[in-house]
Amino acid sequence: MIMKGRGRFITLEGGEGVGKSTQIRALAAALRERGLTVVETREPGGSRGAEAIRELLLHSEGDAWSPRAEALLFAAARSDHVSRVITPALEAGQWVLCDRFIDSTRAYQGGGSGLSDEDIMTLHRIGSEALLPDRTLLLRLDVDVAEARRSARTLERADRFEDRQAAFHTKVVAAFDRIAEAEPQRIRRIDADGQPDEVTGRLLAALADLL
Ligand SMILES: Nc1ncnc2c1ncn2[C@@H]1O[C@H](COP(=O)(O)OP(=O)(O)O)[C@@H](O)[C@H]1O
Ligand SMILES: Cc1cn([C@H]2C[C@H](O)[C@@H](COP(=O)(O)OP(=O)(O)O)O2)c(=O)[nH]c1=O
Repeated sequence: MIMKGRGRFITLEGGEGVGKSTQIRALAAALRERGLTVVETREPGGSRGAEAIRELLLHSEGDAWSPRAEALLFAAARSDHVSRVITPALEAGQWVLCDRFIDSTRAYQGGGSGLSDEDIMTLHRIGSEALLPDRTLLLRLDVDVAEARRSARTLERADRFEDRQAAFHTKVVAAFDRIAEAEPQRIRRIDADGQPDEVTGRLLAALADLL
């Protein structure tokens, strides 16, 4: 019997409104055209339990959670998502494309809210056996362009994170850059400006060695 290899785990990261959801869809379509089986998922959420935690995280009133409680909730949601969705798909030889993962916790709860990277990675080890993506694509976009894109989608509910001040988001973006600098093999920085299909082309180029 021919054994199917393990699938690839790819994450998209970046600040709000940089085009992650748009690009996940386009990238999944491009990979399916190459004959791959692709699972599209997102965090927080992606499994039933994790989606329930997502509601608590994103739509509770005001300062409902301290930064530490928040980090634990993200870790709990991720644990359920990894064990019920991500790992089984990878073991079945599928590609998993995930909109946000551990680097978002490192950037938002670490860079933004001040938790140490060591503590965040400890939670990740306990919750998800320290699973890391095979490749992380960090979408980078000028904050003003991202803001303009976001304000164009007026019908959506703003969540607790989008409501935070510009200073918080500046710290998040800086943290993403620091994380990417420290792990150049796993994390590739991608210019998210331009037409969606140009951006998709850049993402595919950054996966070429895995295809
Ligand atoms: N390359 C692009 N150029 C212009 N607008 C874009 C581009 N990619 C996405 N958008 C629009 O910007 C908004 C935010 O994109 P989205 O994919 O939801 O970002 P994210 O998931 O990172 O928050 C959406 O309204 C989307 O249609
Ligand atoms: C996964 C994750 C998300 N977040 C935040 C980032 C986003 O503001 C929010 C997720 O909301 P979402 O609606 O998915 O935002 P976006 O469209 O920008 O991806 O949760 C964290 O703070 N930590 C995390 O670990």
